[in-house]
Amino acid sequence: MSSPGAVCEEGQLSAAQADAFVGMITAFRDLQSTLCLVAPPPETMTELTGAIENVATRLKEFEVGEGERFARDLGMRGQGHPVLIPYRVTELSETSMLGSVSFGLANMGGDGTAHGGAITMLFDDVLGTFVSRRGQPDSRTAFLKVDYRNITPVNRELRLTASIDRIEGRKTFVTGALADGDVVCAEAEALFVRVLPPQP
Ligand SMILES: CCCCCCCC(=O)SCCNC(=O)CCNC(=O)[C@H](O)C(C)(C)COP(=O)(O)OP(=O)(O)OC[C@H]1O[C@@H](n2cnc3c(N)ncnc32)[C@H](O)[C@@H]1OP(=O)(O)O
Repeated sequence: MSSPGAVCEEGQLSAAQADAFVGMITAFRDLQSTLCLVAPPPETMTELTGAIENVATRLKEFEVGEGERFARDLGMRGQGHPVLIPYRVTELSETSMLGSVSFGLANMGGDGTAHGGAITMLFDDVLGTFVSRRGQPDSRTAFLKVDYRNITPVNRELRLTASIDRIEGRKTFVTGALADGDVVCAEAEALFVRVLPPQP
């Protein structure tokens, strides 16, 4: 599980806000993973559904506009968003990035391996964030191709790499890879295009 202290680099939130928010997201992720493991009786599920609904109702008191939402903060690297996969960046240059990631039980497809859609979502987020920082801000994914080379285990620290291969006008071409030791799990190739006003 991610350490709350590892986030908020380059983000807009204070350390206290980030720690508290990531703490809440971490508890939510634990709930998602636990849901994947259990087989409770109906009355228990009904009782717990009410408890979960109460949490959502309480949080709705704090709804804000898009630019003010903590889950959108760029410094959080997936850790501040309930659905994105949290990852850690360990080395960052102008054109390359090295990091690590561990898929949780909530990202599992079957047989202890990560869901292919979760892997694609990770690449979109990692490569998109990398492009926005080191390539061109305000870019969108035009295409994202993923090759699943080997199974991707869950609950295991994996190596994550990304590089900007070239920039042509508004276009940034990037590649990424996910590896378990020497075994390449998946590779990605993507194009991000910088949007022009008044494009949304
Ligand atoms: C910080 C946030 C981190 C999270 C990152 C998450 C990123 C995302 O998930 S974004 C959501 C998913 N993506 C989208 O919704 C994008 C939807 N598509 C669009 O908005 C537009 O099609 C967009 C912006 C990609 C391109 O449209 P537009 O601005 O009209 O560009 P357009 O003039 O057609 O093309 C520009 C260039 O890109 C090329 N291009 C565009 N799409 C493609 C494509 N799919 N394949 C290859 N080349 C393409 C064009 O050929 C053109 O090349 P050139 O300049 O050499 O002639």
